[in-house]
Amino acid sequence: MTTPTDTASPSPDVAPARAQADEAWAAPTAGGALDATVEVPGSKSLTNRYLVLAALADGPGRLRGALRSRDTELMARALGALGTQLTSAGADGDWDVAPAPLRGPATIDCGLAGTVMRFLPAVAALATGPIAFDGDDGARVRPMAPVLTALGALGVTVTAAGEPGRLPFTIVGRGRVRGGAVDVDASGSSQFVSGLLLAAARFDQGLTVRHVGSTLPSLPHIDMTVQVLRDAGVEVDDSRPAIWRVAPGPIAARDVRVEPDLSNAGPFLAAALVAGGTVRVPGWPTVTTQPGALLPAILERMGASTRLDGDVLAVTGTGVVHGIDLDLRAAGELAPTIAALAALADSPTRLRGIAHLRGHETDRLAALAAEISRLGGQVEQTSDGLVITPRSLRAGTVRTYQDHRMATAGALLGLRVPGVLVENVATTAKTLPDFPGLWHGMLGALGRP
Ligand SMILES: O=C(O)C1=C[C@@H](OP(=O)(O)O)[C@@H](O)[C@H](O)C1
Ligand SMILES: C=C(OP(=O)(O)O)C(=O)O
Repeated sequence: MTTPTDTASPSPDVAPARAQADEAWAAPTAGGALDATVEVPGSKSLTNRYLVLAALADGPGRLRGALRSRDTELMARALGALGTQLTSAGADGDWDVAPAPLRGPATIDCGLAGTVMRFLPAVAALATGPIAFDGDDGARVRPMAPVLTALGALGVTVTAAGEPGRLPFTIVGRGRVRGGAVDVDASGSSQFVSGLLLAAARFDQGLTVRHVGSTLPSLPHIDMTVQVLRDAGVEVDDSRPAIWRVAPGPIAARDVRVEPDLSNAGPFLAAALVAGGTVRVPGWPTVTTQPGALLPAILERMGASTRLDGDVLAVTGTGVVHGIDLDLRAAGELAPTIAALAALADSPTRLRGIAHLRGHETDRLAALAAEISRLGGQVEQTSDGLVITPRSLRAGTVRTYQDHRMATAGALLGLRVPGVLVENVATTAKTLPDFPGLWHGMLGALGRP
């Protein structure tokens, strides 16, 4: 069956998941060692890159096994509002994408999705007409200025509708962007670089982006951008550190299969350390740019043994978790999972290199410190991370701040600590369509309310 993506009216898929006190989810404790296989849906980061490239491509393309979650539905809806035709096909999350001339006027709801708010301004600049961007309340405080300043320097008209350098704003597209070269401070988010590179092949002169900030987070995500561009026939030179050159030229239409989301696999794999036993994730790629590829090595340092059998990653734990001293600069989106594990460990943990998490879905350093402390843990915020000293934890409600990874971190704590409630677990729909179902499925008969 093929159904057109409805771009006209908001659907429950893209509405923010609202917190209500009576909705708190009772995180199940694990009543024994796990023995589970968890099918993790497609990667958010790859799905949203492939969608953007498909909309800018030289013909119709297909995404197979795409993630269908709030962030990716928002991306699809936004591209649809700009004129791209998206149809969903089959039961496997496939999307057929037919590019069309990009045009405004249009309104783009970014929700809380960094990939939508940072990847689409450069695409909007290639459209004709005014494109108004806005998002959730929480999105209005996420950093945007480096992308908007860079576009301004390239001659694109950006009009602030609120505080400059934040959502909401309007891009007045002229149907083309000159391109050339631009400096960007991406110390707040790698997405500032990715968002410029993804559209750059369609700029008249292509684009050279030079990162000028003190630190560069999430380099694997920039490598992912470079890789998907190259896979689509775009010439990218990344031979100099922190400089990327995208040559002007066509973006090839493709039929691609999306890898499972390895970062979303994190809480499930980590559950094996907390509860003991084995959790397997099929579809684990041997070669990938996803930062979640770092998980097996990290989990081993924290006490797991891991094994890749074909494409099935198996993580086995004993229930004993060790603390770790870890620079997570390359993979900040793993931090909530690692922090939850750390709170259950037998020795202290120091997480470094993740100051930019203060601009994620919420200030994740503050949120993790507050919520682990609320359960009786000891967490100190540092200038670029957290120091977590394990303490005996008690029942309580984990607040989630509209942050999907705070909710999955709460679930992980609840595996060990009886009486943990997770506020607004529905917020996990940002990147996982049915987190509670998958979690209960993993536990099976071992899950105790
Ligand atoms: O490009 C991407 O798909 C992402 C880049 C990273 O952003 P930051 O560099 O802001 O951490 C990551 O945390 C986010 O979940 C997804
Ligand atoms: C930081 C994240 O998301 P976003 O793409 O909205 O930045 C995340 O998923 O951890």
